[in-house]
Amino acid sequence: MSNVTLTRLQTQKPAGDKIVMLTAYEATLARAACNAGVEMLLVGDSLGMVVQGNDSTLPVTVDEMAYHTACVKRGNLGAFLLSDLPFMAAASVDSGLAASAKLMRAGAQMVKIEGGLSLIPLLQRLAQNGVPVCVHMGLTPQWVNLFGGYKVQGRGAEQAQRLIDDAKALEQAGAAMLLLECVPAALAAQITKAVQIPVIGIGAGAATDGQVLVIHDLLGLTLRSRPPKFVKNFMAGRDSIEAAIAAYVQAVKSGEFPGQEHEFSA
Ligand SMILES: Nc1nc(=O)c2c([nH]1)NC[C@@H]1CN(c3ccc(C(=O)N[C@@H](CCC(=O)O)C(=O)O)cc3)CN21
Ligand SMILES: CC(C)C(=O)C(=O)O
Ligand SMILES: [Mg+2]
Repeated sequence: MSNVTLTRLQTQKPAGDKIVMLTAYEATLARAACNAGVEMLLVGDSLGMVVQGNDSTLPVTVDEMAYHTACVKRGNLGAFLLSDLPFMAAASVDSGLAASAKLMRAGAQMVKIEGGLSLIPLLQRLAQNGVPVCVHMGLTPQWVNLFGGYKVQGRGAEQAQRLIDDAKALEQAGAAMLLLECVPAALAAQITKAVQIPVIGIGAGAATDGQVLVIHDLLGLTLRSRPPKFVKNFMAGRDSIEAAIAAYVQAVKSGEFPGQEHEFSA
């Protein structure tokens, strides 16, 4: 299996030991990430932006996710592999099950799905069939057209309480992990305390059980004029991709990344 075992993921939060996750879309960089100490590889639908050059993740298909998952699987050396269900794949329980089956057959060990309470029926069916699920909450990029941009979520008491309640209910329904994107750091800390399952953060402050970044961001590569606030270029001052990824691993493990300059306030 993997260095990060499902047992560890499901039974306990890591004791002071932050989980380090990084996106991967192909074999060679997946191997570099493993060599640098990354514990979990995410085949993110962000590939629609950084690999395909779209301005959102919406064009990505299940077959494309399965193709990149298979590529990453071949380069993987013991990291825990999870893949995103792309836009609309979870629109019905049946389509969510079919898409998850494709990703798991391609090599994923867990699927990540954007959403909230409405995912519970799908979540339960997946768990009953041996598929661990990570629920991606907060800024869910597949909702960009409803949000009106990539904006911080969970600001204001009502929105914050709803995220806390949803996180607890999703844990209760069988979610194996949560991912919080672009929420105030204090809210992410509250949610992380409120559940037993691991919580991974991106733009969610330092208190979550682990961190994730898009590999291109870590390497200082961007198609946009300005990278998101939560991004740090770990390539700066280093002379290899592997050294940059290793610096990210080290910075997450030591608690040095993310810093206050990378987080959002309520
Ligand atoms: N390269 C890359 N990195 C990512 O982290 C990423 C992708 N692509 N594609 C899919 C989504 C889109 N993401 C994004 C994109 C932009 C912001 C952004 O610019 N956010 C503003 C916050 C605005 C506010 O204050 O509400 C920022 O200043 O960081 C955030 C997440 C995260 N994901
Ligand atoms: C940014 C992470 C969390 C993601 O969902 C992706 O890369 O698609
Ligand atoms: Mg994604």
